[in-house]
Amino acid sequence: MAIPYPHFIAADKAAMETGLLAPSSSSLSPPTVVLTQDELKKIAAYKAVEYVESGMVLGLGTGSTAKHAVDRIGELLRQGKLSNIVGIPTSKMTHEQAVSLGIPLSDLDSHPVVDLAIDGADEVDPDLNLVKGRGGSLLREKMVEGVCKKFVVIVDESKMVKYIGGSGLAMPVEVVPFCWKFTASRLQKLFEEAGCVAKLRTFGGKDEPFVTDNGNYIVDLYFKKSIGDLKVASDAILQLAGVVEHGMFLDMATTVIVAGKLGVTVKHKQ
Ligand SMILES: O=C(CO)[C@H](O)[C@H](O)COP(=O)(O)O
Repeated sequence: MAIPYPHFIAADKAAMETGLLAPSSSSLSPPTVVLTQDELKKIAAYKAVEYVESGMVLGLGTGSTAKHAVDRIGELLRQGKLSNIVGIPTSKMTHEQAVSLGIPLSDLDSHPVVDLAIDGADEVDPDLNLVKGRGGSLLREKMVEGVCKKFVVIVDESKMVKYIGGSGLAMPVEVVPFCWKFTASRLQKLFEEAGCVAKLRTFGGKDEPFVTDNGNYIVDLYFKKSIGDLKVASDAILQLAGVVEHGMFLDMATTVIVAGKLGVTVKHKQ
């Protein structure tokens, strides 16, 4: 869906570097442009890559927004503007993308200290808590992004919510396949008061379960109301045997870059 972007100032460096806007000769006549959601994602991603320095160990996120950041890192490496980067991909898909771009890769076993991770999110609340994992990579993302020194989240403004679960869309939970229906019903029961509905994620609209890179299933939780204290909710989910990890990323983001109608906003964790 195209998003009107009439007030964008052409001098914005990030927008120009993405190639989406040309520099304007006059600040009195900013261009009237319509940027798609994907173009907004690209602007946020390019802005985030400005935090990358040569020699860093980088967590490489997963999804359509993170893909732009990985592309950009590959481009800067190719141009010799970055060097000695080591990437730790958060999914098989990102691994393949990074290999195709010639980004040197490693893992947490060899590089347990991660300088910076850049990734998208499905929801961002006013305290910069996140929902992640609608792309199915939440476990590896949480492992990598949970140990990085700086975690930069990149989103278009549609991802901003008043409270976690507030989009009415899925809050993913990775579960082991063994007796997943039992685990799903326990998850649903846990959030009965919030009107929770738990659904197994299927693959390509068929009845086949979606299988994560770790061989697990995803149960998506849909809420009608706020689930209350997020830390309490997180602990309760993780206490259920059969649950591997959930998609709430609490107190992890250090910076969130939001590309929206009025330009790019950079929010830092207080
Ligand atoms: O958490 C994720 C994958 O597990 C993604 O970062 C999240 O789903 C956002 O995806 P996109 O950038 O495609 O909107």
